[in-house]
Amino acid sequence: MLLQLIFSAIFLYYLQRLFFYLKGVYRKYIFIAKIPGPPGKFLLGNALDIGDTSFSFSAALLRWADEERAKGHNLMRVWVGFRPLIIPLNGEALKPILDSTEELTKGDDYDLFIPWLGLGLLISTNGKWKSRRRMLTPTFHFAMLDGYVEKMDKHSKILVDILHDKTGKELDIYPYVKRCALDIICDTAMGTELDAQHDPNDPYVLAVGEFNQLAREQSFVWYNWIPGVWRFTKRSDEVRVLDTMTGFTKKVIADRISQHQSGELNFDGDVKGKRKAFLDMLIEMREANALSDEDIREEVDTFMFEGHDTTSSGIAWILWCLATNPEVQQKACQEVSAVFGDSDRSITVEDLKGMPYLEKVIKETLRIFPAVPQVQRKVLNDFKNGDYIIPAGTDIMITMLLVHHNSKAFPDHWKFDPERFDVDKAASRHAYDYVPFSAGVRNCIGQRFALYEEKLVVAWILRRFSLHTDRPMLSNTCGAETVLRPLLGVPVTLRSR
Ligand code: HEM
Repeated sequence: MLLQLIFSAIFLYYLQRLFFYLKGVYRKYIFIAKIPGPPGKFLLGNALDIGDTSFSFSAALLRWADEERAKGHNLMRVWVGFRPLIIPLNGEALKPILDSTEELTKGDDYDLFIPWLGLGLLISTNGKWKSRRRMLTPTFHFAMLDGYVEKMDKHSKILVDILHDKTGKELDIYPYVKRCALDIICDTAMGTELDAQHDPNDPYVLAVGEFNQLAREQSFVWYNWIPGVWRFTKRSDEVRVLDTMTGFTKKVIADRISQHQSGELNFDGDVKGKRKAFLDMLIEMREANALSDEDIREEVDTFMFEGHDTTSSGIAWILWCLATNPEVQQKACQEVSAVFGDSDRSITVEDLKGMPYLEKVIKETLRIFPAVPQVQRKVLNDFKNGDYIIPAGTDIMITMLLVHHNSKAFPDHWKFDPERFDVDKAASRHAYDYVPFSAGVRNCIGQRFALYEEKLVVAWILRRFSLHTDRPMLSNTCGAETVLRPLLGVPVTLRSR
């Protein structure tokens, strides 16, 4: 009898939990069903149209966004199986989301990066994020950028010297740019010369490439979503790659700390001709007990990750747009020649504050092909957006790729037209119609660094080479992964100037 009572109580308890769970699901479904979006299939939602590559995913999203905007909608809903994604389609719908500081947190997809980046600036939330952001903002101050630019210049010169032997035949320039960006971030973030450009088989360089490949498989290959599959098939590779990456940064940090302690490195007034790296500032914060060794590791790895994949995708797309738009390339090249002539001198911060046409080329590239194509937020409390309620627990996918292809803000939106960024034209758009670096409190802390790096590397390439291809710009379709990937890479022929 007692046993019967216990079983009945347990049964009722679970029945009640199931009831509340289903009630929550039903409530969520009712709100989401009101949000417009492409019709889905039973159980699968829109998964079949999305396909299993980032390229089919991006193509489907772009098509649906055009259809929904044509019906006058600002917000769209897509079902990936049982998982609804809510997607703002223009600046007006995006603004309340990016400006919110209370109702939203980072989405579930960031969890993929926690084993590598820990709860560093990109992933942390609330109080931890606020204090870290305050602490790290000065590391991107103008005075620091001067030192970073010297390092960018050094590694860009190496890039153009390497490319000098590759002229006259088609090559995919993307991997070269990527290794240059990796050398730049390693030197600026950690004060360490990785020299990936001369040693592409360095274990750290290979591990970064392998991690990106694993992240792609985990996100886009559907059977990896089945609980347990990843753990049994790929987890050991992931652990090996993570060990290589974090092992490398831990060693660099430990060496640098001991150099600080022994007095070998002393940056008061830039002694010994050395420039402070990002890591040196973190070590100074450690000395003031503001950061632990693991805190430093998280932030260094966050900057290593955020600071090279993004800029290399950005530069790759700029080079592609220049090669496929020769008249734009010629104008940019004339501007660069007017600044540097035939000299081989270094590029300085002062130079980077100029070259306004090249800047517009960079902005237009980041519009058509945003290097970070999407970010994610999770709704903590029901969130009103226009006429709709986005229920608590739902993921919002902020897709720069879609927002930037809104023909109301950018007529003829697939046309490459740097003049769109003339000051008077930009002023007539909604401020959030163009958000390559996101906006609001959680915008990109490294955006000035990124724009300097992109301008500097591209200026060096234009000083030395012209870029050619017979293919049209849009033959290279884009895949929205962690960064925006060109299907064909960047296949161009370089000719020496
Ligand atoms: C073209 C290059 C870049 C683009 C397009 C870009 C874009 C973005 C975007 C869209 C975000 C918001 C992420 C989110 O909300 O989840 C972000 C955040 C961030 N970016 Fe960048 N980024 C670039 C380069 C860089 C560089 C060079 C660095 C560092 C050196 C950097 C460091 C960061 C960090 C640490 C965050 C997190 C900021 C926070 O949450 O407070 N980024 N970036």
